[in-house]
Amino acid sequence: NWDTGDEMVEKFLDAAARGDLSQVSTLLSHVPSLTNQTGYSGWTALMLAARNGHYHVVENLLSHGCDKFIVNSSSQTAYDIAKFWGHKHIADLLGQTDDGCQRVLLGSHISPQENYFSRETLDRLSGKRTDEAWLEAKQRKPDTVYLMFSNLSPMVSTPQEDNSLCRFTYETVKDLLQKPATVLIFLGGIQETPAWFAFSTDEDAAELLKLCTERNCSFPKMPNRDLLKLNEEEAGIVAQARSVLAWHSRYSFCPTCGTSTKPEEGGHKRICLNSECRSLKGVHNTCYPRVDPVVIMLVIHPDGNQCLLGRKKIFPARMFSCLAGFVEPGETFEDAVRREVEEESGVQVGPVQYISCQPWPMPSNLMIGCFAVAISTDIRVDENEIEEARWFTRQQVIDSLFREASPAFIAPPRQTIAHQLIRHWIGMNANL
Ligand SMILES: NC(=O)C1=CN([C@@H]2O[C@H](COP(=O)(O)OP(=O)(O)OC[C@H]3O[C@@H](n4cnc5c(N)ncnc54)[C@H](OP(=O)(O)O)[C@@H]3O)[C@@H](O)[C@H]2O)C=CC1
Ligand SMILES: [Mg+2]
Ligand SMILES: [Mg+2]
Ligand SMILES: [Mg+2]
Ligand SMILES: [Zn+2]
Repeated sequence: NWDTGDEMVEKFLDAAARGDLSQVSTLLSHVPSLTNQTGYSGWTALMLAARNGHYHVVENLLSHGCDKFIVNSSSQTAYDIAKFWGHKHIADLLGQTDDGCQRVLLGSHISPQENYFSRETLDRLSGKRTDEAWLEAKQRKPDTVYLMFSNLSPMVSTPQEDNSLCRFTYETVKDLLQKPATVLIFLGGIQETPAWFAFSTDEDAAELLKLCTERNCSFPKMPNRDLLKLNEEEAGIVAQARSVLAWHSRYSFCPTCGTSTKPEEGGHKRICLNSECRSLKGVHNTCYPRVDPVVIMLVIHPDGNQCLLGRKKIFPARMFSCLAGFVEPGETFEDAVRREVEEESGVQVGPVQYISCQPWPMPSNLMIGCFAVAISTDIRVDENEIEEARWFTRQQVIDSLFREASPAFIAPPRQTIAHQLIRHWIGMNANL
């Protein structure tokens, strides 16, 4: 009977809005299907209780398993509402879960250093790079750690699902260090001891693997996938080591005069062997490891409730991600965001806001993460770079991040800043 049903829902929502805990729980125990019923403008009991600051009602509703990701007709979740009305204890409660949602819902608290690859695990001790005697003495110390790279991949052991870096001692690797093709770089240390080095070698990989005592060792073949399986500390070390070693592998000759170059300063510089070379006078950026700035942006629809995501042909099926592009000379981050978005999607962008950045050692990008607000919405993709671009609603994005059942698209993995930007946006109450 519809009338009774409607009346019951109204009574239930009213009790939640007034904070009448005993009526809410009585109604729920008789009619559990009331839990996620909505009333005016798509408000659930949870939203009404959150709006009016009724902590115990919120707690009770959550314990009955009500869905906190439902959005009302203005695309607000109960969390958005609690936060907007200043009920911080309720927002905290709604953000609390053991399923990893907390960081998402409290998205505005995600700090830049939370991006994968961005942890500064070691003190770089850059002042020691020019102290050759100190470096040499450190190299021979028994507690010094060596990481081995072949073809720009570090040797890792894979005890379970995750990868962990294989660590070598001087005794084990000293012969390899003598080979002419080996490049050694000083990474830094933890409170000066032990010191950490990384080196690349072109010796036979199968032979190298025999040097390790760990089980299931390998040099991963797909850095884009396999390097994402390290813990945060080791990922931070690899971000530095891989970029610098990749630079050495590509810059054997002086870009100014073509003469051979050699590593200096613990591998953080290369100098030209031609004493007449211009690169030896003044500041020359051919001498130092390169970092390529790339802007990556979540473009938000002018209505505040949709975001623009694109897919490249090489992406796994149904995956969509943030647009990105290299910063060009003489360009600000903001201009690069506007140019790349327009080039790739035809959408025009107004305000741009920096959010956080991520070193991306494939081989040496620095991803500059931004939000950007669109001022036009028609999409016209550049088919060379992007296969498809689309506006996705907040609800579609929430479904993709948190719900298993057939979402509209698949989000990039959590280790990417693209994923973090998308989560960060979901955690904001942009339309309030
Ligand atoms: N961590 C993350 O979340 C993400 C990281 N990324 C990384 O960002 C990088 C850039 O994104 P992408 O969209 O491809 O960039 P762009 O949109 O700028 O397009 C890439 C094209 O730019 C050219 N290019 C290569 N290097 C440079 C450079 N140093 N300066 C200017 N142009 C260059 C290349 O052309 P040509 O073919 O002629 O060499 C390449 O095909 C990718 O390499 C990817 O690894 C991207 C998305 C997500
Ligand atoms: Mg581009
Ligand atoms: Mg691009
Ligand atoms: Mg470009
Ligand atoms: Zn030179």
